[in-house]
Amino acid sequence: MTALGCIADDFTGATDLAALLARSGARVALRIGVPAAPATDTAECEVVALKIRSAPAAEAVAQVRAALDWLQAAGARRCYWKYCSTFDSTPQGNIGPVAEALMAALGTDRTLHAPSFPENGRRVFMGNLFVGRQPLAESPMKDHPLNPMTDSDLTRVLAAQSTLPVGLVDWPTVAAGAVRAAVGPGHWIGDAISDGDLDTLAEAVWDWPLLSGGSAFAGKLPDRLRAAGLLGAGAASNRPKMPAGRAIVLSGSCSAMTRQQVAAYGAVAPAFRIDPRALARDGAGETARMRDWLAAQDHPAPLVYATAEPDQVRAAQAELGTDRAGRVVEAALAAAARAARDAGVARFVVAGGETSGAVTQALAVDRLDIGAEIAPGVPWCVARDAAGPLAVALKSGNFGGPDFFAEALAAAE
Ligand SMILES: Nc1ncnc2c1ncn2[C@@H]1O[C@H](COP(=O)(O)OP(=O)(O)OP(=O)(O)O)[C@@H](O)[C@H]1O
Ligand SMILES: O=C(O)[C@@H](O)C(=O)CO
Repeated sequence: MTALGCIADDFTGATDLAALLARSGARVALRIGVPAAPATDTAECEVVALKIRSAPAAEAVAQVRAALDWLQAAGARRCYWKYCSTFDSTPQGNIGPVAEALMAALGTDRTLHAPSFPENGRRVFMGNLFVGRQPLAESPMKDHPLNPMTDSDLTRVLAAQSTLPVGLVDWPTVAAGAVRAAVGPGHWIGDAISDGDLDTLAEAVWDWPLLSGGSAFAGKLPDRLRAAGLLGAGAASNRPKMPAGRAIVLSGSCSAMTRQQVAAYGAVAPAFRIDPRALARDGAGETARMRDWLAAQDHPAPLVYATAEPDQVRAAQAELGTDRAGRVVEAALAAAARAARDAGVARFVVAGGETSGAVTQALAVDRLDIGAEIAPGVPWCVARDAAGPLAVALKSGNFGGPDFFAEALAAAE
């Protein structure tokens, strides 16, 4: 019986969430998309990974409703709406509309949003999100290819896309432990600059039918659900066994951290750069060139990347349009993943949420079991296809340190 049903707006976000839930020893399963089959063999925490971060609100809401139906059929009475710890969204974005649709479906009039992930440098103070020391709108997120973040004040960002009022549980209120008395109907942004603040928020609202935000806040729920008798005893024994075999690193993230990671790994492993403009001119030819290159590599883990500097991304987008530039890159990286799997590759390290969505769909896996965490929020996950087990590590754009790719490969041994 599932105690906590979670819906994530992208695939790296879903594995991040699953990793933080699994830290508690809870049994966690991750579904890629809404399963077609009714819920059987379910875990106590189920995560449905969607690919809706950039989807129009109506489309996102429809997919989320389907996911909630599946989770409720699995027994879930509580829901967690997971989006990015950098609140990736636009004024037309779907974080607010999805939260409101979930509130209606769950019969509640309120939710608390806590995107903070202090372990990864994301903190909310007085409603403003900081990435490391920088306000969100001055951080590298201002150059995001799909949803550049231009306002650090989350109450404003959320209000622009919501119909219900948006309030703030400010840090003095959190520090005073006065959260429960401060909240009522509507959306609430919860300040949290430390893990302890997230604990305080969770202690006050863990029993609400709908909570929202990043993985770190969700990670505070299993122990409280367990104390209320809603989760079984925690056990570290559910880690899946890593499959042996060759690897590939696929990067479509253009985040500041991924750019460093690609540079570091490209210096020690063979690397193939894909270029959206060349792909748009001759997709079949470029993809064939990439496949030939891959087939010629005898390195245990080559790199294929589209990762580029902001000015190069802007130039490609100006020529092709943002959507098309993203789509041709995603299609090429998906083709690389498929070619690698067909050639027997068993381990896939993927950088970028949209990219991870494209790659996992190309690999046609529908369930991931959550293994060891490589870096905070990035676990190895084990799946199965007709050829046997395979492992994927889906890295959010800004997660991990500069040597993440080599560390992931080492952690797989
Ligand atoms: N050189 C490029 N020019 C234009 N678009 C690109 C280029 N390289 C990658 N892209 C596109 O940019 C988008 C990057 O989004 P993705 O979600 O994969 O990474 P991210 O936003 O850094 O990761 P996360 O969502 O986990 O933070 C993808 O759609 C990708 O196809
Ligand atoms: O919350 C985060 O930062 C990540 O899980 C994510 O969603 C990036 O795609």
